Amino acid sequence: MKIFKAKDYKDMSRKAANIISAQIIMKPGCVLGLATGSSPIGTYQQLIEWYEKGDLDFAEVKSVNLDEYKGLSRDNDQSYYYFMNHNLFKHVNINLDNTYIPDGTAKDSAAECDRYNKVIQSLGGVDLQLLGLGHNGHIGFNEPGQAFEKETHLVELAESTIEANSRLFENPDDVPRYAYTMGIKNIMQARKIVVIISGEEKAEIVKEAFFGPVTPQVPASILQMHNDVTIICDEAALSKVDFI
Ligand SMILES: O=P(O)(O)OC[C@H]1O[C@](O)(CO)[C@@H](O)[C@@H]1O
Repeated sequence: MKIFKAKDYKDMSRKAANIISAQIIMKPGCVLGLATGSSPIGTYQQLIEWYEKGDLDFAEVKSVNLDEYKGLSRDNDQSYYYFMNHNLFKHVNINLDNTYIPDGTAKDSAAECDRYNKVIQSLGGVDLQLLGLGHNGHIGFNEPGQAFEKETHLVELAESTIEANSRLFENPDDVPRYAYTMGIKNIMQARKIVVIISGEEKAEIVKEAFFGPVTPQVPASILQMHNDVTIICDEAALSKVDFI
């Protein structure tokens, strides 16, 4: 596990974008595991900037997203499909046929989870997985207490997650209660993992997840067992860890 201290959100985003760029340059047809939320927006903006300058080419890149709210369609502006399109895909030359996100409108949840696992397999697995960290230690939407060995599944969101994400919805009651998420097993099978974390409100969970015991109560703690994890925190997110 490598931990880098970034000055601030912008510096964190730049460092993460550099690692993703290197991945695309080294393997133009790589499979990127992508995340949503506030954490990766700056990283995507940096990638777009480098693409616009002609320094990056997404023509052969494939992507699989971590998660999607159950019940939201692609054109709902709170869906993660909409987020990815708005924050990255429509700004670069990625082929949308090579981008994958769970289908929030699927009628049969079990079949959708099975389909999504097969998508990941058919792509040959994820080369680089980008992750944010939830306030309660979730990665993707793997909430505290769930088994580490799960693959893509439907999850009932924790109250704290619903509350944290309600900032993005007009009405807190609109936040979906269920979501599809890649499981910890899928995440741990990625060949390389980059975690980006910003802000003082994440400082406590950073300490617990990466310097505490490995436990399903703190899903991100399992990342300590992966052999290629890079964690990029800004100074505020690292403020409770005094030895870095
Ligand atoms: O980056 P944020 O908005 O703090 O969210 C943390 C994590 O929680 C989620 O929103 C739930 O999947 C992730 O997309 C994100 O990485």
